[in-house]
Amino acid sequence: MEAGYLSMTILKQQANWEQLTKGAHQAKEMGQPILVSYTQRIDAWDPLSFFAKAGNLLHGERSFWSDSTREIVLVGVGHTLIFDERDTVGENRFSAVERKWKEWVANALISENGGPGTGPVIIGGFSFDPEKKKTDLWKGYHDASLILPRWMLTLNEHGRWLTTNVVLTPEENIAQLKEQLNKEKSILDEAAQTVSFAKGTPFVTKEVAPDSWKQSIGLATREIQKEKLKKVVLARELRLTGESSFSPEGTLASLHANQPDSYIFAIERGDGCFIGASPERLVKREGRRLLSNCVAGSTVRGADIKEDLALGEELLHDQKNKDEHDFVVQMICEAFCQESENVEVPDEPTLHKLRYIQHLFTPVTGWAREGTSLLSMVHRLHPTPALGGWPWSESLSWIREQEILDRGWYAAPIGWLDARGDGEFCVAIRSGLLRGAQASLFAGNGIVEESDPEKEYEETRWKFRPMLSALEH
Ligand SMILES: C=C(O[C@H]1C=CC=C(C(=O)O)[C@@H]1O)C(=O)O
Ligand SMILES: [Mg+2]
Repeated sequence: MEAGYLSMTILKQQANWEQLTKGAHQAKEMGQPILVSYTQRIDAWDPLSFFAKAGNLLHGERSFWSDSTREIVLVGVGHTLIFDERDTVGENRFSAVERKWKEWVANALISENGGPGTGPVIIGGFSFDPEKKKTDLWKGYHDASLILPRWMLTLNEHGRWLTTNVVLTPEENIAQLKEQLNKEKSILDEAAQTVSFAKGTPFVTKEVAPDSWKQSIGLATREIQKEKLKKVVLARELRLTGESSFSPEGTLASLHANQPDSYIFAIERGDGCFIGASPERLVKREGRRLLSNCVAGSTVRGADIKEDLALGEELLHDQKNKDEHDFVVQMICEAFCQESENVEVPDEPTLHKLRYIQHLFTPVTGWAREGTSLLSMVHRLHPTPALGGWPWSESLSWIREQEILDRGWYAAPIGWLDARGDGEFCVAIRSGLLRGAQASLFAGNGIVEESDPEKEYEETRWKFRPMLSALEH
């Protein structure tokens, strides 16, 4: 366990108000603000309805995150603290967020909680490449932006939980705060009722520069032949215009229902909502245990079982896809060997089948060394060659110069971190940014020497399907 994560005070479950009073005393004694976090069991709250209705309380600050097995679902509303890359001097954005988080956690009062994903949890993500020139498309989405929500609903193996996070200052008026919290809680109680989601708005789709994207594939393969690069991931964008505003709530509900083996996320910043269904874990930490998945190399799903099996078999033996996959396995294994012990990785990939696409899949696990944290692993791994390329910095520079789109948070780490240092990040692919009646969807492919522009173009079409069909819901 990381030093700093342990020093917080864990209180036995007790009346919330007592905890606030204790926190106020502590803030006064220490002469500094104190984070107080308490978790209570909540019955029958539906996370999608909660996300939808909580918009009435605090619009623009909602987060939804579910792992691919639905073991942990988190819905954050409002903000108590914001962690971003500002004030970072001489450190990277991942360690800056971690340092600031540990500082708050060190003096926090935290009620004994309901297991994974409860208690104070920061949730959010990072941009793909802080060095890429920014455009207005991603306004509100910083290079690092994780939020400690005011209210967070957690679903885990032990049940459903509501965590309340507040920061108490030495001057805090506790009576007023209690009143305010009670008011908010009663609005959220209403949010617990199940809602049904309206049909999506009709929309027109514009492909952004598909021909120059295909040309860039040719350019990339020539760079690879010249051995300047070995692999590079090139992405393209679809711009959608709706007849009326797109619905983040309905889109999220549709992704959740129709993409069962994917991470489901929605991160709101002001009037924007970045949303998606990603099949790819970047890294998870449970105590000292670290887990990552290599997901790269793709084919379409078959029309029937026979065709599907044949396509899967072909993928498992296809050299071009195996090459795409191997760069990812090598890089992740190397990072794990440096940062952890007892690394385990199977010799051959298996198949990860999603609704519209199947991938080559290799899990990697290890036991974190002293000093290796979840965010230090995110820093170490991002971007893997499933999103960036190989060699690491050459492929990133190439993307920065050649790709015409602003990736923003697409293909970047999105996830959560708790007060113990546990948490999980996936990579934000199969995703789109919704803003009113405008949406941008993103899909990219690993380009290797044998890549063919038309086939790669076809592959991006499979990758757009989850978001396109969710928007049609
Ligand atoms: C970059 C994306 O997918 C990556 C993940 C799995 C398979 C991939 C591929 O086969 O090209 C990509 O590396 C995307 O969906 O936008
Ligand atoms: Mg591919």
